[in-house]
Amino acid sequence: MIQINQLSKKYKGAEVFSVKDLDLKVEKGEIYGLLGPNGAGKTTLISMLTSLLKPTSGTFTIDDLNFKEHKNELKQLIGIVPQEYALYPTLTAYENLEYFGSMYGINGGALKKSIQHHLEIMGLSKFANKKTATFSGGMKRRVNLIAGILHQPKVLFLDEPTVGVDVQSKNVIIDHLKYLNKQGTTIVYTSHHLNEAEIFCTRVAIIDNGEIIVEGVPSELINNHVAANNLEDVFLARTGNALRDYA
Ligand SMILES: Nc1ncnc2c1ncn2[C@@H]1O[C@H](COP(=O)(O)OP(=O)(O)OP(=O)(O)O)[C@@H](O)[C@H]1O
Repeated sequence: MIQINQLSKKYKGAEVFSVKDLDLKVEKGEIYGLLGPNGAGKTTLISMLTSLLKPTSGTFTIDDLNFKEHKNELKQLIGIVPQEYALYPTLTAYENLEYFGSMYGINGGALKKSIQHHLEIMGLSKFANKKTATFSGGMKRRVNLIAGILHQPKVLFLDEPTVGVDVQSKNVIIDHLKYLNKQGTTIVYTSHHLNEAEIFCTRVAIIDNGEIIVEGVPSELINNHVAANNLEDVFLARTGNALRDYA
């Protein structure tokens, strides 16, 4: 479904590559986790795959469509759930979703139905007509997610969709992603929640300094690593204990 070849990104003025010669293949129907310490390059990678950022070099295809030649088709094919809230605080949840739906080309009855369906599943129906400025972090994350899936994308990219939310919201979000995956959506997501990724993902890549350092099925990575009881043990063994502060 996704084929990445030698993808690199060096930001203007930067001395090092944020993503370096990265090769990766994600199969149709997978839930693929991009894991790594702060500054590893996860957001940079997702931003390139969603055409928000231009690669310095390398190529990728999604559903056999090349990112350069089929930019517009790709926009329809994918859904994006960014790390920062994309919502307009002075608009209601419903108005926000109407706006995002129309950007993806859905309108009228189909849009209304899709918005109501997702608000219901995400437990937000009764807040549909409230301004999102008044929402809790967990509620904003849920609306943010709906904004990226109204058009039923074949591939969904999410950048830390469960960051800063309570356990209840996290469970609703993860359950909904599992449901979408069962309906046929391939999912690529970044997370710092290794316990979550261990259970949720079909495969994960641990990225550090812009490169994949280990990749595979979570249970196999754990079994293959001496003294690792869980994915966090594998993660720390491969990325070390040093802090990754940057500014
Ligand atoms: N717009 C930018 N200009 C210059 N450098 C940037 C820019 N955005 C990110 N970087 C650098 O690229 C590297 C990778 O950053 P990126 O945000 O992709 O990492 P990340 O894995 O998503 O981190 P986090 O877990 O903190 O979100 C970092 O060194 C960061 O400082």
